[in-house]
Amino acid sequence: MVDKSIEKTNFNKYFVAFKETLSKNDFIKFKSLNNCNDWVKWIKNASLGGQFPNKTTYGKDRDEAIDLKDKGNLEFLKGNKNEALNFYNDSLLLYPIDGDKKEHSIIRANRSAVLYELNEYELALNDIEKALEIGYPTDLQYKILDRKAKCLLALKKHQKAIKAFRETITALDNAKISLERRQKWQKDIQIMLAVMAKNNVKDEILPTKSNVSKIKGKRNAVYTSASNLVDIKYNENAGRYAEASAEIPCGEILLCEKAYCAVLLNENVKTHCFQCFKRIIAGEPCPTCSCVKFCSDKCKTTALTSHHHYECPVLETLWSSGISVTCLMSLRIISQNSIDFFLTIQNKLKETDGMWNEKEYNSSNFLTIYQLVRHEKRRSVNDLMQRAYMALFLLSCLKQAGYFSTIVEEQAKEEAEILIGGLIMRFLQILQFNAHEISELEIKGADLKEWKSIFLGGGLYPTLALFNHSCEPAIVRYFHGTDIVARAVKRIKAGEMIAENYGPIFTVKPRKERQIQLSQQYWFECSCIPCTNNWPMLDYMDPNTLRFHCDTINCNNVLIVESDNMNIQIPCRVCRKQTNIMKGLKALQDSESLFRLGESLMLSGEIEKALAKFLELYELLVNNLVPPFRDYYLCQQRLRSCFLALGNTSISIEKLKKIINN
Ligand SMILES: C[S@@+](CC[C@H](N)C(=O)[O-])C[C@H]1O[C@@H](n2cnc3c(N)ncnc32)[C@H](O)[C@@H]1O
Repeated sequence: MVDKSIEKTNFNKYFVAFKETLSKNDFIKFKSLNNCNDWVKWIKNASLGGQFPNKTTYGKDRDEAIDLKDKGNLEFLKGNKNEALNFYNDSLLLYPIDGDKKEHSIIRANRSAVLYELNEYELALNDIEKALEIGYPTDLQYKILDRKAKCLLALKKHQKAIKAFRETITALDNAKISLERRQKWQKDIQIMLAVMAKNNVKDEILPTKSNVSKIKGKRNAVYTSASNLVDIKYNENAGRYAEASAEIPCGEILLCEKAYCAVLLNENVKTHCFQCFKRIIAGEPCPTCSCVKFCSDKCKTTALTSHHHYECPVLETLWSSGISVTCLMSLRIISQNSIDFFLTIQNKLKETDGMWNEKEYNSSNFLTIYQLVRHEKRRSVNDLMQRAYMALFLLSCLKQAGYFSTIVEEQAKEEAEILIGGLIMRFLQILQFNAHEISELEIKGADLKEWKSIFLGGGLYPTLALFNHSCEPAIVRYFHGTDIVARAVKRIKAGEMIAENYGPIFTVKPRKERQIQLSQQYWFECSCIPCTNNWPMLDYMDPNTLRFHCDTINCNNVLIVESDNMNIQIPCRVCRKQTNIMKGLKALQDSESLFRLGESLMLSGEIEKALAKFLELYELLVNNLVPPFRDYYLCQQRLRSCFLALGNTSISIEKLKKIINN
């Protein structure tokens, strides 16, 4: 879960300065209020509307773009393909779309050349089409049409390639090259076409392997992002939480959910799509700002028609204020909906405040996320004031971006601003407890210790936000873009809580630290089994003891056996019967080799096969021994790495295989 609170941001200094202007009476007045709209209204008046730093978002710069293109050309000539690509990418980001089309098309065409060299044929084709669309010079078109044909050939789209070769022959008529060169080029293409005709080449459909995780069985009838193995329950102490409706095997996919909103961290905007978080090789720039790019036209259009047209003019103001991703998410929840939408639902919001209606549950519905837990009654005056002040800042950004521009009448505008300010303040509370980190597995090479999960941005997942924590979590989260997948990392008994992982887990953090973190960040006292029984951390688990089940039915005692023990019959101190551990010992003989096999499969990029081995190992361990024990958690760690490798990764598994095989 995301853990950066407002207090830790640079923005806090403005709040501290504002607080110093307040009298004791002001605090008393603020405390006497009891809803977000009133708190924001009060702060707005007390701060005289709020004076916040305001930066102009970086726009386009033609000269700089041309300079970058030239640098790209130099690198390309030197054979530095990746460097050239970076320059062309930056150049396109900076180039004004209303600038000289010819120059623009040349940057696209040059990028297509480097993409072709990097075997990124689809991306190269996209740049070629765009270069042609925006007016690539007629006398040069033969070059990119020829490249287009070669890309299509590489993609085994032979019929289209033939068409593109023919177009190249025609385009050569306009080429400003010597007659001799033109004729030679045309002849080469004719030969190529003749060979293709002779061999009767047919289009091939290259396999596109979809590795997107899906729920296998039925879905929960209400919480449709979850499997029907998941029940959502409620109790006074723990609030809503997830529970297993039947026994869940380790590895089961329990939830696949779209983010209600997802915000990319600004440090990742150069490398990832601002909308879907996919890694970008050659992005589509925002037409207005030079801050963000997208993996495709589809993502660009979605972002622009949804939220980015409001965020684009104020991105620099937002980023330079240093506010956390949860603050940006509060803004996004507003900016991705129109002011008219909020004006229409405002009465419904008032009527349903605090009411959790399962019948109306819908993870893409604003009314659902509006009801997520926020512990407002337990908040201090300082906390509420800080959030109201932050809401005012975010509100000022929306105003600056023209969010309220459709409202003409002053009084109506004022009321709409307070409505939105109040909602932002509410989400600043909600996201403190409910936001998730969206991550990617950074694969650096063939050393598993170097595989790390890195933070790309924050997301809100309405159903997963209903899961409570245990320091021995039952699930692992991974992502396809911004879609989340939660998968069982242990066998979960029917009726057992399906525990989330809020960060501190018992294998790596001592109980005291976990309890402090959970109570400060999530405001509950953890009473999970590892906390209650003070389970040892992984490093303190004795590798020389085995924890066997007592065989007697209904005796839940654990038999602790030293690894050098010579007895096969182990007496139970509780039921006084003997358990023969021979069968268990025999079964466990294979565990070491299964672990090694799983690791070597992982390192050769065979993730699904590795996962199958670790699941086999998990079953073997859990059928014979009782956690907590070291091998069980080492196996879970590898299961986690396999799950993560099935989601967002810094390099594709195909690339990993190539790195390893070279
Ligand atoms: C993401 S929400 C989980 C769903 C929440 N229980 C609800 O009713 O919406 C996080 C909040 O759930 C509660 N919570 C989570 N884990 C808990 C646990 N193990 N015991 C008690 N409360 C817990 C805390 O109030 C925490 O702030």
